[in-house]
Amino acid sequence: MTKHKPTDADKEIARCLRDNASFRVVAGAGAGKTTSLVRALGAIVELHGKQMLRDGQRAVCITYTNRAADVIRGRLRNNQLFVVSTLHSFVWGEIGHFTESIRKSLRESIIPHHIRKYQDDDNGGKSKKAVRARQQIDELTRACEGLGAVDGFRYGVNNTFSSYLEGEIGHDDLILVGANMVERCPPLRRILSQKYAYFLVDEAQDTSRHMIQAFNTLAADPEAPLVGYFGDPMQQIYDKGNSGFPGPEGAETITKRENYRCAPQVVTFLNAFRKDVQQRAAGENASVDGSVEMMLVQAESPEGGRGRYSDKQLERAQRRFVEALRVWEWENREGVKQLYLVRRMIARRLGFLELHDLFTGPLASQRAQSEFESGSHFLIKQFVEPIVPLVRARRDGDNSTCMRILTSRTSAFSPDGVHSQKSVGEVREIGKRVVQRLVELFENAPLRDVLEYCCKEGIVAVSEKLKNELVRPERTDEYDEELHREQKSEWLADHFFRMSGRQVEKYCEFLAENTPFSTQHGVKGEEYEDVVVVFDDVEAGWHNYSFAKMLAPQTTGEPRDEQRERSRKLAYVSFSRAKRNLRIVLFTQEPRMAKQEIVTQGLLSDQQIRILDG
Ligand SMILES: Nc1ncnc2c1ncn2[C@@H]1O[C@H](COP(=O)(O)OP(=O)(O)OP(=O)(O)O)[C@@H](O)[C@H]1O
Repeated sequence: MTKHKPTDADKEIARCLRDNASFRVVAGAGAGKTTSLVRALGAIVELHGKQMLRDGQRAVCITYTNRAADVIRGRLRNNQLFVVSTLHSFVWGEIGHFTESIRKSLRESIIPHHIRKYQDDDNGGKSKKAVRARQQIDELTRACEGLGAVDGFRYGVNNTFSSYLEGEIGHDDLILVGANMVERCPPLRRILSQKYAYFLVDEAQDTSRHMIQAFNTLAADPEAPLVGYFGDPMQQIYDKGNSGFPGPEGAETITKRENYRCAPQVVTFLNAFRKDVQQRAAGENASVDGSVEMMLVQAESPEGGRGRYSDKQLERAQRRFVEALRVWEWENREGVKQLYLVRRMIARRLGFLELHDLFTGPLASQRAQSEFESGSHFLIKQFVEPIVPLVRARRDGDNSTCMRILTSRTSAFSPDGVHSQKSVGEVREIGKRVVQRLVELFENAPLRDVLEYCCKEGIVAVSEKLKNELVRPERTDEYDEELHREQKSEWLADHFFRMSGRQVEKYCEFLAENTPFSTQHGVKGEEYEDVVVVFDDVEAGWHNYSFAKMLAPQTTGEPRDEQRERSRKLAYVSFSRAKRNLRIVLFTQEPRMAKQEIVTQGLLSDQQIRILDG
């Protein structure tokens, strides 16, 4: 199940499992928490597997992402004793069919809770915030009153926000409803306790505090399941988490001091950055020769208004970054992962800034933005699959992949599609011709023409929504927030239809993780040989964070407390992804003073820091 020898922590976990005691494993980055979790699941089978089979019980393993769930399922060889799932899928699987309880929870707890929050924002005045709060309160009150007419509820997998009257529950509400039902419904707790003997939760520091509380309530009942949390308070990078993740009463805390991921040079830096946990390089990584270096780049004073860089300055900052890579001789190095705070920085570098700005700007609702981020927006999803993969396969001259995509992902070429009565040779010829024309349009025509062609040839399944946008007359009047708020999606669609394929192609590459770029939040739980972490507070423009202030407060100014905490945690997560070599690029207005301050703090030595002057 895992190839590694059990550590002291693994033995303590096995003891807890034998003694039926809940526990929390707390350890720094690369300590092998996920590995210990997989080993704990193995110990559960060994110790209690037979009894669980007899009692029809299973063990639940909650992961933070679908990808992590896949990795763990693979390592467990899909053993049926385990349910490995993200929190959202698990919760929906358990509560989704209790329509009346969901309705009650929404009506009595969740929606009133949201209303109270907006009431705090409403000071009765005319500020944007107060006006918006009142609109939201009205909307939520209407939703609460109309809930009785909703037939059933579904989970909007790709939506952060709920549409109550359409029966759709978004991500955030799903967890609130689930936790609320566990807390308030003893019968649900009894059902869960009968079905599941163990709940192991990975990345517990970023698991909703409401859900951790609910698991603890569950574990306090008689005949309760055992809970085990695995996490690191310093790696809590989402505000909804619970950095301390307290266990149920009497839970044991198990700590790990090893770091099995990073080269000793990286571990030394992590220990200097974070004093509460002192790790040692403990596995094969202990003999790896790695390095940590920082480049302090002279930043320009922003000239773009509202504290932002102008376009010219952005170009220059990008060139400076490339110079920094050149100094390290990393310019053409393969496989380096570059980590940025915000997607916009990546969109600019990859070439889909216009698309990014459209879907995060005034024409996009919050829902449109979150669907854009997941690739599920109705305007974009057909590009993610199948259009861009088809275009790329054709360009690579890979006809068999083209045919595979056509036959498996499009209606026209499916076994019961319009070409089903034709011979294999004929279908292949049609496929070739259609994809060739698609590539020509994709490269030269606006996206509207590409979509219309794909609809005509049956390459994409046309939703009513998409059809409506394509057939209505184009909006020619200028968008006015006051007049057109309700129809703003039409301006969004028209702008999108005028764009070029290149924007969408780059976006799809990023979504498919086929680029060296990632957001710093996006690399949680991952590891890479060589990592460059890029900090430019001005370009990022996200005031929740200030890395220059966090790293050199005397030079740059003291950050606000939450700014310091958020920046520290995200920086720690980013730094600790590097297995061998870590490079940090920090844009600062005072590189010399910052260097002095960083060296004085003992974070890095004089030799590890270079300055790139303007
Ligand atoms: N006991 C061990 N011996 C050797 N290597 C190990 C051991 N445990 C884990 N590893 C390796 O160390 C690396 C980090 O492990 P893992 O991802 O489980 O750590 P983690 O604590 O979950 O990290 P993080 O919190 O930083 O995401 C992986 O490459 C894993 O294969």
